[in-house]
Amino acid sequence: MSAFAIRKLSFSYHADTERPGLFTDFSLDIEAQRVTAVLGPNGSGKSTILSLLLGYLRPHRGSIALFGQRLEGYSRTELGRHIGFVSQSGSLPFNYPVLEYLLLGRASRIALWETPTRKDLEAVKEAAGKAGIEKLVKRNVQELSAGELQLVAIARALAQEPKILLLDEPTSHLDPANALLIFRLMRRLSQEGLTVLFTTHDPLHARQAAQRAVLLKQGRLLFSGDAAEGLTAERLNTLYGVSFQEARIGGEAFPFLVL
Ligand SMILES: Nc1ncnc2c1ncn2[C@@H]1O[C@H](COP(=O)(O)OP(=O)(O)OP(=O)(O)O)[C@@H](O)[C@H]1O
Repeated sequence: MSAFAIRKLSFSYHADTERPGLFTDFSLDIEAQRVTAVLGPNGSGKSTILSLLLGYLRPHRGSIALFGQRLEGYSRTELGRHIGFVSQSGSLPFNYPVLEYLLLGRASRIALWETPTRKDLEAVKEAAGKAGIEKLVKRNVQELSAGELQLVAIARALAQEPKILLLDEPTSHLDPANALLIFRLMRRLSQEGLTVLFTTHDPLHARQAAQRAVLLKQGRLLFSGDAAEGLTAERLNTLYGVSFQEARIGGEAFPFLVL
């Protein structure tokens, strides 16, 4: 079953000019309850796809369905309950305490002027535990390192209790141990029924963490399917125009960049 079904989508940031659009007649299915990695060179359209799936950007032609219903049919609050989003990390404008920042993840479940309930606080605590940031909850967000902030942002999205988790380069600032924690978490969440979609520049991370892979080149789909099938040295050579080789570990092939 598809969590997202993109059909014949066209999108351009420059619709009012003659410049060719980023996506033309683009179709893609994101399988539910799986971890999918989206890869492609800089500027190939990965973040734009996430913005389209979140409803932040609208297709100029074609459609996007979420669990079989067109995205426009969902209210902002409904989308907030369905989809958790972790953007590429950046600095935050306010110096929230981490606990309050995590509670922002509950925004679509707390009515205006209501205070968080015990259930909200429990969801935040559980999310902090999953992302391994319990020791950070008393700190302020502007005091955190880039990697700590990335883990906190993941916890905030989990506190939302979404059905789908979209993550834009979620491990770009993480050390190997924390990256592994997030990969394992993504796998476990998919086993628990969540659909996880993340972008990455690291084919090895994609191969290790994801069951499915989507390869994008200049807004075109080079591959969509099983990660082990898609992330071959040959395809990655075509995708990035540099040389990859495969190393066999435990009977499986993993792609490595050749210097
Ligand atoms: N707000 C915008 N206005 C105009 N053009 C944009 C805008 N955002 C992105 N683009 C362009 O759209 C294309 C796709 O950008 P996008 O950010 O989706 O790529 P990406 O694959 O996520 O790149 P990266 O790996 O560098 O993060 C790029 O050519 C980019 O310059």
